[in-house]
Amino acid sequence: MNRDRTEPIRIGRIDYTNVWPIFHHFEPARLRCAPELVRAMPAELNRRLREGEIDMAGISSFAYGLNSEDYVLLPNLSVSARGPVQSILLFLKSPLEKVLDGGRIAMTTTSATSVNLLKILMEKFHGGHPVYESAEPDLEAMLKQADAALLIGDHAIRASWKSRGYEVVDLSDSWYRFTGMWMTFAVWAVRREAAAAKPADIMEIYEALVASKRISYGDMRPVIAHALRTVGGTEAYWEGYFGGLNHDFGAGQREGLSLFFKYARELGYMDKDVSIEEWRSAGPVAAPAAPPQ
Ligand SMILES: C=C(O[C@@H]1C=C(C(=O)O)C=C[C@H]1O)C(=O)O
Repeated sequence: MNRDRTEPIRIGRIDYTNVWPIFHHFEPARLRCAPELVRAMPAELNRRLREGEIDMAGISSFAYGLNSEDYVLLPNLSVSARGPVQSILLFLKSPLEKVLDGGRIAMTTTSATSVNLLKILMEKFHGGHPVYESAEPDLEAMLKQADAALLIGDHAIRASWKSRGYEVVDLSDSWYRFTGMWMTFAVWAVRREAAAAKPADIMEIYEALVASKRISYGDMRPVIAHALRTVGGTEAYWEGYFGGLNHDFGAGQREGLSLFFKYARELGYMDKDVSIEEWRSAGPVAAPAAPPQ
C-alpha cells in the first residue's frame, strides 16, 4: 500500500521503555512537517511498515533484514547492547540441557529479532534442537505449556521483577559471550518511496530524533523519573537499564548486526544475504560529487 503523499509522515514508535532516550525530547507537533506518531509493539510496527501503513519506524533489526530492499536505514539510531541488556530474557522452568534436547520454548509474539537470536544461540552455539511456539507475552501462561519462555521489552522487565525463582538467561549477554560483538535489536528504517518523496521531512524528523537522543544522554534523569512514574521499579534499576542500552548505530553495531544476519542465513531463518544500506548513501545527504571540470 502506498500512502497518499500529501498526508503527514507517519512514524512508528516501539511501545517499550527501551526507546525512550530517543523519544523523550522528541516533539512531533513542533516540527514543520508535523508527523503523526503510532505506538505499537515491535512485531506490529514491522508489519505496518512492511505494508506501507507507516513511513518510518524503529523496527526489529531482523525485520529490516527481511525487507531491506524496500527500506533505507537511518544512521546512528538503534536499540543495541554489548553485553547484558536486561530485557531480552529467556525464563527457564526446566534446566537448559533439557530445553536444548527437544524441550518446548514459548516465544513472545511481540518480537522478530530476539526470537531469531534465540534460535541462533540454541542451535548454533549450544548445538540444541528445541521446539518453538509463539505465545502472548504472559510468563505464567507460557510456562504452563512450555519448558522455557522468551519475553522482551517491558514484559521481560516486569516478569524479571516478580520472578518466581526461574533461572534467567539474558540473550544479549549470551550473544556477547559467544561472539564478543554488539547485538542490535532495533534499527530505524524508512520506506524507500517516503525517503524519495519527502527527503526534507525525513531529515527534519531524523535530526529531531538524534537531538532528543543527545539530550537524553546528556542527562538521563528525566527519562529515569518518567520510567519510575509510569512503569515502577527503582532509580538504581533504571540507571542500570539505560546504562546497559545503547542507541547508536556505528561500525561496531553494524559488524554485530551483519554477523547476526549471516548466522540467520546459515540456519535458514533469513532467505538472503542482507546488505545494510544507510540513508546517507541513498538520500539527499549523498549529493552526487561534482563532475571533474
Ligand atoms: C532491547 C529490546 O529491543 C527490542 C527487541 C526487538 C525484537 O526482538 O524484535 C524489537 C525492538 C526492540 O524493542 C527489548 O525489547 O527489550
